[in-house]
Amino acid sequence: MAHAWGYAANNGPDKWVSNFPIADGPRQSPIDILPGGASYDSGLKPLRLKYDPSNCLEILNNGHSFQVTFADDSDSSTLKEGPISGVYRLKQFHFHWGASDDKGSEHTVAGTKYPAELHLVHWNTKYPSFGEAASKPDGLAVVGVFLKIGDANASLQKVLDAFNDIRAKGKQTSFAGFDPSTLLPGCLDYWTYDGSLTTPPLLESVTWIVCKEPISVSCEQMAKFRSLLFSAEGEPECCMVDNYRPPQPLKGRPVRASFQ
Ligand SMILES: Clc1ccc(Cc2nnn[n-]2)cc1
Ligand SMILES: [Zn+2]
Repeated sequence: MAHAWGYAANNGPDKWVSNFPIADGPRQSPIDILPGGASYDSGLKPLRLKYDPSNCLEILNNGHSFQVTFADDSDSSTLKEGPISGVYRLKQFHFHWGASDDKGSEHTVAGTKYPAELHLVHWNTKYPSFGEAASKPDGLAVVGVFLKIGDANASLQKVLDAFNDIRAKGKQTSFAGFDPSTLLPGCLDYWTYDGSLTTPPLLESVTWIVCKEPISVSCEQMAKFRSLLFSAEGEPECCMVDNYRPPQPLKGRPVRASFQ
């Protein structure tokens, strides 16, 4: 594949295996979550999330999604407990979404697709850096939150209001003082399983924590997501939509539920 990976017919998820053979690996993500197939584990602890808004640095269009990046040089924005051991630091959050409201999430629930999915990416501080952690089987923990069409989301709107400065690939702007816990659902019941990054390099280093309860997003807010571009300034404009990988084979992995 001469050109970089993407989500188009010529470089999308079905093509990634040629440059990233782990795409056919034993613990790939996302998956279709079957609530009836998940086993309740009373040993699973509640998620312990503590985020410091002063760690929020910038917002960036990376050509695949947009991400909000956090200072991760201290334990001030962390994920603890839940299915993990130790302390994981928040590195960034980003989203995946569709061209229309009937698709866009990466994980699905008994085949149901949501219009978008939020990913909060954390790395295990037993390793010296995100880069080191990303290559370890217990290196990363990603909290996934589904977005469902409903009322406008005031917290999400703060993120969308920055989009005019990052419309094209490679654009970034400062983004300070945002508290990502305002993007979490009221109930933090979750499913958890061992998986991978959902974009190349598709590393099998992610403990997935997918919240059962979605957060709301309005149709107008979804239209704002779709106003971003995959393309850089000066290139033919290509709308940033359908930046999601479809569900991958479970290959016998257990999916546990923190709730009954
Ligand atoms: Cl650092 C990084 C690399 C890949 C992705 C893509 C992704 N993997 N799992 N969910 N999203 C997110 C952050
Ligand atoms: Zn993601």
